Amino acid sequence: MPRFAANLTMLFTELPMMERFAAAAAAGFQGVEILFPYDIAARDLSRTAIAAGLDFVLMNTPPPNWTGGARGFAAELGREERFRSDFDRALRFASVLRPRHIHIMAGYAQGPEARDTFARNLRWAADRAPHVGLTIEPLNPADQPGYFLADFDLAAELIAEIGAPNLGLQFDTYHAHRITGDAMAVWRRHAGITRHVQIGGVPGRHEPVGGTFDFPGFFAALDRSGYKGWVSAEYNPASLTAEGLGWLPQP
Ligand SMILES: O=C(O)C(=O)[C@@H](O)CO
Ligand SMILES: [Mg+2]
Repeated sequence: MPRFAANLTMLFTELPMMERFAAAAAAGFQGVEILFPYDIAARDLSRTAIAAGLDFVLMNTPPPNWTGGARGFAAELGREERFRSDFDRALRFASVLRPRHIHIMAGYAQGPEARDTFARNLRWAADRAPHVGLTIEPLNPADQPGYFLADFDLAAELIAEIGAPNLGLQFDTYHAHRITGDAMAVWRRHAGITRHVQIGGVPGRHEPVGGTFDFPGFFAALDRSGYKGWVSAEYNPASLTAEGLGWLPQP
């Protein structure tokens, strides 16, 4: 069975952020991720994760917080300086939090110039932080209109083209389903380059149960594929988080 992490930006939001760690550990998660941890001192987050016995699995490049700001700038021509200073800020956080991955967010741009800019910035970031795992994640255009990376094949093409050992795919069942209608087919096609998995129910983004996707079958497929990464629960709980955790296999 894979190792499961709780996305504390979306789960346990009934509690203040610092109390979500202990709640996640008590529920049986072994790790946590926070999309934009920049509002809180990295040292405090790190201490709290360690005290709860949790690994810190993933964070995103800025924007500064979940409620405000664009989802990154990496594909935006003319915003290279902003991208680079944001990335360095993420690295400063990461030097304390030690996440397994930093998700580099593409931002809002289209066309060949955006593709070139994204590739250039990814190459720069992979060279700048060769010991940090970096991911890119296609987001569905209904939720993120205009977001550059909305295509798994394009993500795979970029990862192959850049060829950096520390750059891989972030596969999210919810986005894969919304983009293609067949998340399992996306997984089969791109399992080999996937470094981080996020799960959310399809077609809604609630608990990973029922719906049109076989989650237990997917977890078994992850094991068969030799996937060694984390599986993070990234969804909007239908009611209180703890009440919807029947899907979470207990170690
Ligand atoms: O929306 C998602 O899915 C994510 O994983 C976020 O990192 C995007 O902001
Ligand atoms: Mg995701």
